[in-house]
Amino acid sequence: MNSTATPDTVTEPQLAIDKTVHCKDMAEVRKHVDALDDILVPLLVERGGYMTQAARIKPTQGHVRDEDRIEFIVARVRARAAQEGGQPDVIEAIYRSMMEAYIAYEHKEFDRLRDASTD
Ligand SMILES: C=C(O[C@@H]1C=C(C(=O)O)C=C[C@H]1O)C(=O)O
Repeated sequence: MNSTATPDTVTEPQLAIDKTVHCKDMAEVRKHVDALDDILVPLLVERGGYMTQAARIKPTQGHVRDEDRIEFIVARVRARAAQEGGQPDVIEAIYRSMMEAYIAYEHKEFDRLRDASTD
């Protein structure tokens, strides 16, 4: 520590561009984006599985959308994005849109699970 109580080594977050491999053309950029999507999609599918579980556990359709939980997630992922050297506003937009899609899916899953149980 120095006299102003600032840590001697302040670790700045790595910038998004510093996480990438330098590309010479768009084909290379797209190859890397496709490779990342191959990681992201299975994770999003797995996340969707928890929406099915939420649909099973929640007592009514009125419980599917939970505004407090949405705002908690947004605050959490914004902080995480900043920590990673990313853009909190971009991550927030992605998350809000993703959660809307999952809420619609959860509504459908809620009905599907209950319809099936009356067969
Ligand atoms: C899964 C839930 O249901 C909804 C879906 C959310 C999500 O995609 O993370 C968040 C809040 C809810 O409106 C939940 O309540 O946690």
